[in-house]
Amino acid sequence: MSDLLRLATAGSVDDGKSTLVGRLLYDTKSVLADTLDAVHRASADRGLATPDLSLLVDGLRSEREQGITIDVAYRYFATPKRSFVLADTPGHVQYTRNTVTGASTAQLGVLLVDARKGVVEQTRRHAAVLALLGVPRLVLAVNKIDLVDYDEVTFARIAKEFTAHATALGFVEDTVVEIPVSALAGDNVVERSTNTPWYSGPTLLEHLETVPVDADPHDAPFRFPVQHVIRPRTAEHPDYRGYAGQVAAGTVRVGDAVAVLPTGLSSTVAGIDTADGPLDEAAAGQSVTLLLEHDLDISRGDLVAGGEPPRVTDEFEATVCWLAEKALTPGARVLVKHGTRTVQAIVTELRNRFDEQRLSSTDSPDSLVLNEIGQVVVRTAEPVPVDDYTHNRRTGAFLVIDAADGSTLAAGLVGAPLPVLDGVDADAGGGSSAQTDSHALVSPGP
Ligand SMILES: Nc1nc2c(ncn2[C@@H]2O[C@H](COP(=O)(O)OP(=O)(O)OP(=O)(O)O)[C@@H](O)[C@H]2O)c(=O)[nH]1
Repeated sequence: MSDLLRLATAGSVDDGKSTLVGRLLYDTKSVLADTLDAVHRASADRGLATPDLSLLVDGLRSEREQGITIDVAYRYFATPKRSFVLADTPGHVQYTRNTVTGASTAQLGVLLVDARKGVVEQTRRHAAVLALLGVPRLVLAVNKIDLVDYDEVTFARIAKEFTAHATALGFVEDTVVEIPVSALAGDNVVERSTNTPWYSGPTLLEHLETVPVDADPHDAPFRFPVQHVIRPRTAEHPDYRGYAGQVAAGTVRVGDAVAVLPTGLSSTVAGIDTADGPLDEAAAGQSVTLLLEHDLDISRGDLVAGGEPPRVTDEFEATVCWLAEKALTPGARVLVKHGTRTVQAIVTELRNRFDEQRLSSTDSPDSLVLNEIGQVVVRTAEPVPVDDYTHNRRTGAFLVIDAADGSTLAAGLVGAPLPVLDGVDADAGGGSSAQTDSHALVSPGP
């Protein structure tokens, strides 16, 4: 069993996400004593009888929100069974953008609903975005169960409705779990609750500790976007030339054959340097400097790749999640940021627009507006090495940037990982064709 799980949370404003994350940190004793003292003091100052655990999360968040474009905080906590990296995304208006950013590497998504409201529009949208991003597993935390008097019938109704929606999106049955919780009171978050005797499933933490973890990015082919070329030209090292960057996917060892893209030149890894000394091997997430045997013409933005190489192309299909106030129309001139390379591009075609409420799509729409998801064709001014998102969630993703002001317009996924869902009735839980078509979306990939 893997000892690390990457998870992302999503919920509408006030569903209790901060309280739930705070409760997880608190009950797993992942909070420093001085932070906890501050929370106790602030809660007492506000006249609260119990500590407001959302302060553990929101207290930090307000500082981060100022002037930061894409706002995702990664929190780390651990139990004796497993470590967790939680992408914590605020639930305000820009929810889709934050969800996309936070969830693109997650192995499990925790969606929250308020038990009084049940499955709402944003729940459906979040589930669709998580499916699109290839997040293989979902938990629906039916929160504030205390406010519906721990009612079994209410929980069962919400769970049934959510399962139907998730199934229509292509999630297979045992990858979706619903849990009745009260983040405020602590019911079924870490400790099993005596208030829900009718619930026999795991608590949220028990589930997180035992759920199978699907393919790790370390298993994918090696991908290394070059951030800087290091050429000190000192008397001591007159010939040193290293390529600095972060391993985006896979693993590299000294002696491995690699290709440099888009040029297609090939070489062999002669060394892996770090600030702490040389390594024999480096894996996804590590920042290193690669040394190659041949003196090649490599610059920032190039990709060093091992294994099955990515395709080098100046035109590709993609699914985009549009994140800007101004609409996307065919012919839009934009910048595409992929790895460490930014290129000029045109969105030549809008193929369709996905309606995640009705699980249907519209062909050849005139535009995509804020938070809409659709398939497009992108033509770049120069060839770029791209992986399909379904094969590599890291190197298959890109950002669309406004050429005029540098703001983020969209998150893009190379390939067309959007299910063909036309004709599926969301309430009916989806037809078999939709399940087959979209199944690839939620498979763990290579
Ligand atoms: N009764 C009850 N109240 C809860 C529960 N969970 C959260 N709340 C309350 O609901 C309100 C919203 O909780 P937050 O944790 O701030 O909600 P949020 O979803 O994180 O909101 P944002 O961070 O603003 O997106 C607060 O007043 C919480 O105390 C619960 O399980 N039961």
